[in-house]
Amino acid sequence: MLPTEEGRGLTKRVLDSASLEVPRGCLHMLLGANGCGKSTLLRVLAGLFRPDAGSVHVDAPCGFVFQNPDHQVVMPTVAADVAFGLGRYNLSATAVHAAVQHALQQVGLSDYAERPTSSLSGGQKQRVAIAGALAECPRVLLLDELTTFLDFEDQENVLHCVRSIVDESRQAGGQAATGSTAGQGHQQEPVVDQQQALEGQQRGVTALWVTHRLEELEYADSVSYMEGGRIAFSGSPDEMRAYMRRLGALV
Ligand SMILES: Nc1ncnc2c1ncn2[C@@H]1O[C@H](COP(=O)(O)OP(=O)(O)OP(=O)(O)O)[C@@H](O)[C@H]1O
Repeated sequence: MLPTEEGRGLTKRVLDSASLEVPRGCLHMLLGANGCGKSTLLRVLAGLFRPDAGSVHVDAPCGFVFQNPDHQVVMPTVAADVAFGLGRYNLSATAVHAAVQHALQQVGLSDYAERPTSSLSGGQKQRVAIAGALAECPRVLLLDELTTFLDFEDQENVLHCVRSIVDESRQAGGQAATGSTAGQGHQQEPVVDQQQALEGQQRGVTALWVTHRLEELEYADSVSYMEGGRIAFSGSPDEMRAYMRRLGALV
């Protein structure tokens, strides 16, 4: 992939032959130093940036959660915020309510539906943002440094929450779903339907978690290391720790 970004008349190559394959139904972490292109790669996968060469195959729909929850959680109450993205589908109020409740249950915030979003901690807001993505029954969650602004307890809660989402969707039949054909390009067909929302079904979810914190690896199934716009290494968490030690990191 060779996406470029334009600003003030300049064109810059951010990704260079970045090749990443993520197994369906797993929590894959993407590590790398500041500025190596992690967020840009996520945006390419989400269809927010178009690469000028290469191809992208992502199961649809995919949900994106940003680093700063204050940029994503904007509605006055938790339930209204989680329901926000569902406004583009033709769902009954009953179906929206069921989808919101199910998403809140997945992130451990079932009792928070009527809470003002302004009263939440950073980690709770981040989980509301994840619930908003989950309400649309994504196949892929693209998660961009969600723990950056959180204290240690909230970091653990958010990591645990994402780990549980992947595990539970796998147990709920996600393995079978992962065998289906990958979506081509960025076709984001609206797949939320009333029946699915009412039944609270969640198909297999693949999570791609961007971080630069090595300690978060313990939550990962697999991991890649990015350097200078390309994927330099992919493997298991243990293989990644060994790779990082060879690079001189204290892990
Ligand atoms: N909108 C933009 N316009 C111009 N350059 C950009 C833009 N967004 C990112 N860049 C540049 O692209 C490069 C990669 O940025 P990116 O945010 O993808 O890196 P990153 O690995 O996610 O870094 P970090 O860990 O600091 O978030 C950086 O040099 C950055 O300055």
